[in-house]
Amino acid sequence: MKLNKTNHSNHQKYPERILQFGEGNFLRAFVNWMIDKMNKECQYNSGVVVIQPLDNGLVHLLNEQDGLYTVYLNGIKDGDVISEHNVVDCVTRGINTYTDYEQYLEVAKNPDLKIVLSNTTEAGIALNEKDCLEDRPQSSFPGKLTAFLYHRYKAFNGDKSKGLVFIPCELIDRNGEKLKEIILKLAEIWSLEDEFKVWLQEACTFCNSLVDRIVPGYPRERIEEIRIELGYEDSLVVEGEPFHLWVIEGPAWIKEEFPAHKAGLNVLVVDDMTPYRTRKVRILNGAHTCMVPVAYLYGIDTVRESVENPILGKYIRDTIFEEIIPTLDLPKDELENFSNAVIDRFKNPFIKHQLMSIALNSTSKFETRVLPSILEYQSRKQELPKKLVFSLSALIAFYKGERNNEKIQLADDTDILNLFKDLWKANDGTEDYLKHLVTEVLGNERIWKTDLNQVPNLTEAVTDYLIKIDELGLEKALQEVL
Ligand SMILES: NC(=O)c1ccc[n+]([C@@H]2O[C@H](COP(=O)([O-])OP(=O)(O)OC[C@H]3O[C@@H](n4cnc5c(N)ncnc54)[C@H](O)[C@@H]3O)[C@@H](O)[C@H]2O)c1
Ligand SMILES: O=P(O)(O)OC[C@@H](O)[C@@H](O)[C@H](O)[C@H](O)CO
Repeated sequence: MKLNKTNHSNHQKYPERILQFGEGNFLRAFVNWMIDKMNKECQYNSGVVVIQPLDNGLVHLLNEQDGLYTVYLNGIKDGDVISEHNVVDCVTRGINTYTDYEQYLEVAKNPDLKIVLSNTTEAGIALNEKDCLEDRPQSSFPGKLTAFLYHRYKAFNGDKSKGLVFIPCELIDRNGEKLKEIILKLAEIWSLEDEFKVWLQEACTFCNSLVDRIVPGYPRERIEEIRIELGYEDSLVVEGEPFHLWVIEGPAWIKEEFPAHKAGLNVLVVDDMTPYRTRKVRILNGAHTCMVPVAYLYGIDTVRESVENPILGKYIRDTIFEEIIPTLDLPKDELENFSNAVIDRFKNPFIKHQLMSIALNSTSKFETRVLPSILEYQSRKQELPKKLVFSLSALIAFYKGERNNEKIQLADDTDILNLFKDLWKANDGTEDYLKHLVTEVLGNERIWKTDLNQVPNLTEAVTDYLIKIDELGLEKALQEVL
């Protein structure tokens, strides 16, 4: 039996008040899970129209299931083991703009619409100057959204009460401001009237936001067991941890528009989200990103096995406590509490978080999530943080693309993959060559936005560790750092 509204008895129909770009695992297990809870526990009474931002996607599966799907939350909460699941029913329908563009524009005329959510990965909030108003659809997410907003503006003759609130979830800094900037830029490129720009500025509210929940996604390995437990088939089951935090930087009235606190959700509306973002990106995402090459080359595949391994666990813990925390400005006990909680979350016995899924685009993640800690540590202490530097050497070794004579499925920008491929291909096994390789990588300003060879002693330190990793293997090389 397939999950759909015919066989799901409690299915509700909510008015469409929310437009959502993205149908991915994260949004389904985080924001849609929250809206579902708000509908059921505090009469939020809001449905979500999901827009598929890319040509390929999952909205056909969402529609086949009448927008229904199951969220599993597995982990430890306040010391107790929890494993709960529920059917989320806030999604009213999914629209593929590549096949149903007119239907998409029709949504713009809905007077009830109030909030726009998105998660289109770090790649999604980007300007594509080739997008045009007449395209069906525009290729970029901001392009599609600008066309939508212009139709709304026109449909309501510039009525300011029909403005929208934007809360993007993409993990880029100041996501709402970036989105607004691109929309305004497109309005200019498309020569749209000044009154529309005024409407965007005055009737619409763009919030920045920071999301936090580990969502490994579809539980491929357990799906048969889950199907039997549920008694129905669901192609969109999504698994996440119980922990959730959403920090929204915006005016206090957002709490009335999106009253998540009434459902007991951990959603904070704040004036400045910077400290939360820095803490999360540097500690949680930073630890993920720097553990990937080290633990994977060590021979381990998942986050939990990495933190529970005595050597790697110590490496990860020491990296966070000795090298990341000292670069942050929040009170030490707050940072330590957060870090301990993160380590517990990494140990979640129910979640198999593959290192290789985190490894996607590791170079750009290293630049945004780990490099700032290295540079800040160097600037504060006039010495290099050894374990973070070791991770950089391991990253370079990881991009050789081999583990125990097996190919690593690297996933990154093609230019970056080619850079490493060419550099490793020319390796003649000498220490001089490895120094040259490191110098080339650290000097690549496309990756690092700066020449890292200028950081005192960094080239030498990265080379020394890389030579050790190359000669002794990662396991032995790591023991030397510890
Ligand atoms: N999975 C997690 O634990 C987690 C936690 C917090 C934040 N995130 C963030 O969420 C993002 C998505 O994660 P997910 O697990 O939902 O992935 P997913 O692959 O399930 O979904 C990705 C979504 O992004 C869209 N997308 C991808 N590239 C795009 C582009 N260039 N333009 C427009 N849309 C694009 C896809 O259409 C899809 O809707 C990640 O990049 C990450 O930054 C993930
Ligand atoms: O989702 P990514 O690929 O940008 O990063 C991988 C993980 O670090 C990330 O998904 C975390 O699990 C998440 O940010 C926790 O909130």
